[in-house]
Amino acid sequence: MNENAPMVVSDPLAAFEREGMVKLVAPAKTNLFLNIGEKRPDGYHEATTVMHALTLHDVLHMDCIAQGGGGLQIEVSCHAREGLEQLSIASEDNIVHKAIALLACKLGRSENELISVRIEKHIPHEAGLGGGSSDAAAALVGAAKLWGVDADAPEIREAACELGADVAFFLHGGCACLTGAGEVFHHTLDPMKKAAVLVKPEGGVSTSAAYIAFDADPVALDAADQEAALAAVCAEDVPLRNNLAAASESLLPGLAEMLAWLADQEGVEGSLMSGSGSAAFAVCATFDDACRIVAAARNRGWWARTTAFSSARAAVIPR
Ligand SMILES: C[C@](O)(CO)[C@H](O)COP(=O)(O)OP(=O)(O)OC[C@H]1O[C@@H](n2ccc(N)nc2=O)[C@H](O)[C@@H]1O
Ligand SMILES: Nc1ncnc2c1ncn2[C@@H]1O[C@H](COP(=O)(O)OP(=O)(O)OP(=O)(O)O)[C@@H](O)[C@H]1O
Repeated sequence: MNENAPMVVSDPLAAFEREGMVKLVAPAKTNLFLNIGEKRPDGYHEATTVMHALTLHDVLHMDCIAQGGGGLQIEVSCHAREGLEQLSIASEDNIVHKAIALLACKLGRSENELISVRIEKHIPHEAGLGGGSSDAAAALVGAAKLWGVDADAPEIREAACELGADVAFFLHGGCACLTGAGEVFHHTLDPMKKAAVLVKPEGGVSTSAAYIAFDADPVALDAADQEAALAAVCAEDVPLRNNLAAASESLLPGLAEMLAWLADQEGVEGSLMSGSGSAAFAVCATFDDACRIVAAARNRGWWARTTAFSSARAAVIPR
């Protein structure tokens, strides 16, 4: 090797990282199976779901800087990548901000410090891909690391369950069947080793609006599908079903057309709306099929990209 050759920095941000900073991966998810049931007295609905992590992910950079006073301060900035629309929300409205504050409270932490977080967004929002929930799970893991708290501390899981129905899944990742409101682990499944496509029309669906539309016109799934999801050992055995799809279709004109188009593409082995939408995924026979479908979807003006099913979870990326 030539010792005089210029050093190649593969990650341009690495040059700006301080010693002690933490970098995290926050994967997207999709729901292979989603069966929404009765509305409970706490306002949440019973749900049985099989979630699968995807290789598509956000990246979080977290730092802890000692301060002279003022207790805990949190600063979150969000940077849209890959042509995504900028998420224009205040730092304190970001679920990452809420996650760090909640964990500090649960741990009884009162140091004077600034937790600074920079989120690189690759996961579209209001897409049913769990971007905010995954960022929140990664922020819990990252704050624990910065504070020297054990990654298995019960406060992390407690905080995840309080932040939202999907957050706990991202602490586990891979493929898992969940019950309760979607936060209670039922069992782990062997992940799927297949290429996939994600497609999203213009516009998103608010999760709470989808649940309200569902209550106005509920859809029931077959008991046999529910049993199959609860018994499935491999992700490939799970019946692709989502009884929230009709509700989301009623909220976003063009969504039903996009779902029908995706199901009809050559090389698609199965497809479904993801969570509460508005994105959908298709399991593809080959990566070439996935690339061709992405190109065709983009020609129609939709956001689209290839991805793969993954066994990842929200986690620190080793330096
Ligand atoms: C559609 C899914 O993404 C499927 O994984 C989840 O069910 C939604 O999970 P999430 O985005 O983490 O949702 P949360 O942030 O906890 O809740 C947003 C809103 O969705 C509704 N909600 C959510 C989950 C659930 N089991 N029942 C509900 O009724 C509630 O009105 C809640 O106020
Ligand atoms: N870090 C974050 N990333 C994305 N959205 C966030 C974040 N923090 C707060 N939000 C708010 O939450 C809303 C929905 O977030 P998110 O992208 O997780 O929803 P979703 O795609 O419907 O996912 P889910 O599958 O969990 O329902 C956004 O429109 C935004 O206002």
